[in-house]
Amino acid sequence: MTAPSPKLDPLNTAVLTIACPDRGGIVAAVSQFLFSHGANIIHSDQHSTDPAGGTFFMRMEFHLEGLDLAREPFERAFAQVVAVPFGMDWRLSYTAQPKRMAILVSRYDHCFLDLLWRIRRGELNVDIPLVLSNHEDLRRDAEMFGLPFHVVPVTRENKAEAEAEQVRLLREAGVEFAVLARYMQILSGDFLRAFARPVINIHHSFLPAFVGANPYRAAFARGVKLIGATSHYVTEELDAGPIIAQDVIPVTHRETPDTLMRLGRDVERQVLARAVKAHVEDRVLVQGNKTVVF
Ligand SMILES: Nc1nc2c(c(=O)[nH]1)N[C@@H](CN(C=O)c1ccc(C(=O)N[C@@H](CCC(=O)O)C(=O)O)cc1)CN2
Repeated sequence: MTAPSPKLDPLNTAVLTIACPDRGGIVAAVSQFLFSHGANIIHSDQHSTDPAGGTFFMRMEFHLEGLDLAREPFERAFAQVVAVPFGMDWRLSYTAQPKRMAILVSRYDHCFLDLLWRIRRGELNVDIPLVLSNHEDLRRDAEMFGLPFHVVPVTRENKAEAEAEQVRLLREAGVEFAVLARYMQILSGDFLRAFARPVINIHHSFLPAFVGANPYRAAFARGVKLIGATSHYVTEELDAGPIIAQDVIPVTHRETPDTLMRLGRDVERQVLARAVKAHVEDRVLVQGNKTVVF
């Protein structure tokens, strides 16, 4: 009669993500290394863009209970034994450390409140050190959830100074990534380079259709039979970053731009939440302007 395995804490896991030139033996080398150090693998996903010489992507989640090394020596050993020989770009994240996520908002509340509700329900393993906005409208909502709310007004004239203040607040708070929850200002390249961390946006159309600020009006004018939403990483080029999640819903000739906006709100919320969850769980790997989402 074997003793039952000790109850494993679902929060005591780590996620290893890897990208490297494809070749034989990668999965064997990684799993052998983890096994040899007492790690109990619970999820493993991999994708090769071209087994004949493309890029190999992998995501492995494992329990830490049986690990024979502390984190730093474990990571050093992995680098020496596996990562360097295989030329890996890799990252280890620990489920017990919630990612620090900032939310940027303007006046729309649906994506913002949806994220806060999901965090309250325990669906997203994040901490929110601050909310940034260019308007006062959502202050009470943020404070109802006990979140610091900073307003930095943005105009064409003060954009550089405003963005510098935004970056200062984000860096000071140790933010690891930011989410634009219908934040309606275009982030400059200077902002993105200074913040130098992932920014996730929700665009209210099924990209690449209808980029820009008013996609529902453009969709109405085009007479579309589907509207959608796209969540993507933000790049300097507007609405052109690597896509993380998308979805669509059917519409008919009876809709108006306003009813399209109302119908669109539900799909925007769901797509953004799906994208944020994938990012938080280290399921998204980026290659160029595309993603692999495990
Ligand atoms: N560098 C980027 N910044 C932003 C992106 C992006 O992809 N790259 N996405 C936008 C969100 N967005 C569409 O989804 C969007 C928001 C705002 C505008 C726009 O033209 N804004 C005007 C000001 C409008 C206002 O003051 O109400 C502007 O910035 O001049 C276009 C698209 C978020 N940022």
